[in-house]
Amino acid sequence: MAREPVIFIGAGAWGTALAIAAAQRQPVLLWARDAAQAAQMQAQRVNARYLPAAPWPPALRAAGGDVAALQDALVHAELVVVATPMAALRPWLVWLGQALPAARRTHVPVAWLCKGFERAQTASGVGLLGHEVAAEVAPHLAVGVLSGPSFAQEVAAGLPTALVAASRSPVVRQALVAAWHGPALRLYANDDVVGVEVGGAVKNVMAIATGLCDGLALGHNARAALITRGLAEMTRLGVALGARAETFMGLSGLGDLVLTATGDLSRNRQVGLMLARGLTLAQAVASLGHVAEGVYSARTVAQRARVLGVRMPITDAVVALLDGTLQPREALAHLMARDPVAE
Ligand SMILES: NC(=O)c1ccc[n+]([C@@H]2O[C@H](COP(=O)([O-])OP(=O)(O)OC[C@H]3O[C@@H](n4cnc5c(N)ncnc54)[C@H](O)[C@@H]3O)[C@@H](O)[C@H]2O)c1
Ligand SMILES: O=P(O)(O)OC[C@H](O)CO
Repeated sequence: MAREPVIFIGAGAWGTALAIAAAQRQPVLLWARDAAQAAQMQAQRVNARYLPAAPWPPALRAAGGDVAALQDALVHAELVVVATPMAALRPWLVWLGQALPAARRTHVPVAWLCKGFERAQTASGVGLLGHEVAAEVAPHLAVGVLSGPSFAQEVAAGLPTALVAASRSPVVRQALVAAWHGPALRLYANDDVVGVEVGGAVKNVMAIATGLCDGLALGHNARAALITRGLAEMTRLGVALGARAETFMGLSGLGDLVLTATGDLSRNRQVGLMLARGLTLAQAVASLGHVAEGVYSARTVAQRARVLGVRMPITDAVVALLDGTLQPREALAHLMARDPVAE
């Protein structure tokens, strides 16, 4: 039986790209929930559905469908990466909290790649960030998050990329750095998990706004204004949630905001561009074939901001756009019509 020390749960674009990168130095198991997709990937040595241009190294193995087999593989795991959309993080953390062997549960690092807030579970409840979900459902796990400006296709092509490994545990930060840091991928450790997660979630909402702005051909001045004011919104929310302000000037804040708001590989930016062209939200989401987390996080970002008394007018405009209460041009006009405030 194979004994891979690194296990990825979820075989989309980003999980596959980072699994390929990790498999340059140690055996990696990429587990897909769809058994047929796993079998196809294993036979073809490529993820044809989610990352077709990236051939697999020999040390990467695919498996899927069977959770019992995944549980067996955990016996030898030294690092577990949850590579699903945010919506699936909670159930997987619940499962890992039980499924990891009892003797190893508190020290095998469990990291996630998701960038978002959960959708609120109830009308009155608030949606959570990944580390808040972990604290709620599996507080005994040793957890962390990978973030930073990184398109899967570029990482898979071996292009230079800098990531952030965030955790309150120095052991987890070190394990994440050791798994990937090398000539193509540079990893920076950060203990400000709140700041790193808020940056990763809010930049997706801002990328929808910037895509909309560019799709309506409103010009470079407007784009620069949205990015800058978006950074201000992100920082205000993060600081109110306990983050350090300087984290937002780093890779997981400004860095990822600039990449996602301006790079056409961004699925969130593409949602904004498509809405500007007159597609409905359902059409835009369906045509992507990949998750655009900003669509699901925007309402929660606005909700968390409201609870904390934080002003987030761009986020509010994106929520109104996604809800269909404002049309694209109205959403941007709404922003420009606000009363003057100090910068
Ligand atoms: N693609 C990127 O460049 C990139 C970069 C950095 C971060 N991220 C973040 O990583 C996360 C995943 O993004 P992606 O690009 O891989 O998405 P994707 O849409 O390409 O793939 C998502 C994958 O998750 C799987 N999945 C969904 N629910 C699942 C569940 N309950 N159990 C197991 N698998 C499940 C899907 O089958 C699919 O394979 C997102 O939160 C995204 O914001 C993506
Ligand atoms: O394609 P997006 O918009 O999900 O962005 C991907 C990454 O998060 C960019 O860092």
